[in-house]
Amino acid sequence: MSAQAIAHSMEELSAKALPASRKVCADKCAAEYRPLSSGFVSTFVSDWAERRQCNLSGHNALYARKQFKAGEVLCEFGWRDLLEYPTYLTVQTGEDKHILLAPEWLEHINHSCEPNVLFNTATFKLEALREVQPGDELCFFYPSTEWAMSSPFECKCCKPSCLGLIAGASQLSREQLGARRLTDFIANRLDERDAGASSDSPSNSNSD
Ligand SMILES: C[S@@+](CC[C@H](N)C(=O)[O-])C[C@H]1O[C@@H](n2cnc3c(N)ncnc32)[C@H](O)[C@@H]1O
Repeated sequence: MSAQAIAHSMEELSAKALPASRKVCADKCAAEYRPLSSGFVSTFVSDWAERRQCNLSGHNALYARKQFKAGEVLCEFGWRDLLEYPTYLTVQTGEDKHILLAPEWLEHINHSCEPNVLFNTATFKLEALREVQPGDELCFFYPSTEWAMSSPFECKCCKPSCLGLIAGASQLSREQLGARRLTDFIANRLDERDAGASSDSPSNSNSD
């Protein structure tokens, strides 16, 4: 189906998808960047994804139009440009390697501390981390790909495990990262960091 824009009313919105708990969250903190209040314009960007743009803030988010099982691939991704430095739009694929995503609309995927997708930068596939239903917002955990973000922000995902300030994996402890899936690049960087930290610790230094 070709891309088409549909204006949704507030009534349609609340009747459609938001469970009561999410509605409270949306009312409390989403107006600034999430297109869940004041209505939104929806654009079908593919047969499985829809971009919603908030009428009030102009911020975008990407929503699923299809069901995906955990582990399923939503799409392959590539890059329009490769930068040596991060921007708020880039995804890190290696040391000094930051891509501007292709297709471009993938950059509307917001961060959540309880993500449902992962940009796997080893395979260049966008993977579902758990079951995704049509109408679910697609979110990834930004520190799963980003070591040191150019534009840290205070997270508004409103999830129970929300970490607050999101600045990249370099700013998070193992405990904070928990069991979240990370790219191979970030997992390796953490191993290097923690190996460096333990060899620096006084208990490991030979003072004899
Ligand atoms: C690549 S953009 C994501 C899409 C963006 N919302 C848009 O309008 O196109 C990344 C920016 O979105 C905002 N953002 C994404 N997830 C967020 C979250 N959970 N809490 C607060 N801001 C978020 C931050 O400003 C971040 O720098």
